[in-house]
Amino acid sequence: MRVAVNGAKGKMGQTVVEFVQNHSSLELAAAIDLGDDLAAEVKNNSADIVVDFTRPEVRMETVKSTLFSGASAVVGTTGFTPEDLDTIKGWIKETGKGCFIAPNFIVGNVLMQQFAKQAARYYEYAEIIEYHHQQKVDFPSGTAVKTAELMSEEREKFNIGTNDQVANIEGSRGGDYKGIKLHAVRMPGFVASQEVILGDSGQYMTIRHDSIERTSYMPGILMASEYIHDKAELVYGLEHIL
Ligand SMILES: NC(=O)C1=CN([C@@H]2O[C@H](COP(=O)(O)OP(=O)(O)OC[C@H]3O[C@@H](n4cnc5c(N)ncnc54)[C@H](O)[C@@H]3O)[C@@H](O)[C@H]2O)C=CC1
Ligand SMILES: O=C(O)C1=N[C@H](C(=O)O)C[C@H](O)C1
Repeated sequence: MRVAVNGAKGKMGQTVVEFVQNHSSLELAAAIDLGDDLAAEVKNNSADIVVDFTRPEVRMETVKSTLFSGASAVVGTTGFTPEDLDTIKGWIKETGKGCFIAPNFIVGNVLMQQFAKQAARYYEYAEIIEYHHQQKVDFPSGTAVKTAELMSEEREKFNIGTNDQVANIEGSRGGDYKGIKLHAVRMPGFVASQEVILGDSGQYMTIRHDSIERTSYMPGILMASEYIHDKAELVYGLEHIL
């Protein structure tokens, strides 16, 4: 499978390039970054797949350019909205090429998300704390948002009983998604970690996953690439192929 990497000079992109170069069933078709012509690189190098780890603000133009250039898209870049996904479904119908988007490509992290979803049925209180390196541009993480979305499928509203009345410092309770509080820690030393804390009368439970090297994402990226390369469909979340 011929793989073009978009965002190839980035933290994730460099890791993907090295992974592709060392994998027996993959060929590096192109290493693309800011200022390069994605469509031309895809066509001139006969890329089957574009693996994208760029920036949230260019996520849609990247997917469109990939699909209309004749390649399938495997996208790790965060920030996709439900409206984005509806638009992408239309592009897939037009091009016959597939798109696989995952807020997190680590199987262990996706299991954490699923565990939190299951637990959400039984706990009325929940907060998510995500921890990333200081260079991360977006907050909270796409993983935290996806986790909150999954948990909210099991319970309409969380933290109804909290008594937040006096804000000594505005914003101290973090972000809010249907009552779930979300907190983003940015600190050198972290790659990507997340805790989901669920509580109820007399107890709390913490579900945590830590990524300490970006190689942890590679098996999931390979799984997604092998799945989507010959399918004209949209997949949002690695859990759908586990
Ligand atoms: N889904 C997942 O499992 C993961 C997702 N991510 C997400 O991937 C994205 C990238 O993360 P990092 O690699 O840490 O960022 P980074 O900033 O290290 O790398 C981004 C790269 O994209 C390039 N770039 C920016 N605009 C571009 C454009 N228009 N065309 C081509 N290249 C462009 C930059 O020059 C840079 O080399 C972020 O949204 C992050 O949240 C990161 C890790 C895992
Ligand atoms: O920017 C990162 O590093 C990561 N971003 C993704 C996210 O926003 O969820 C995935 C992982 O947390 C690493």
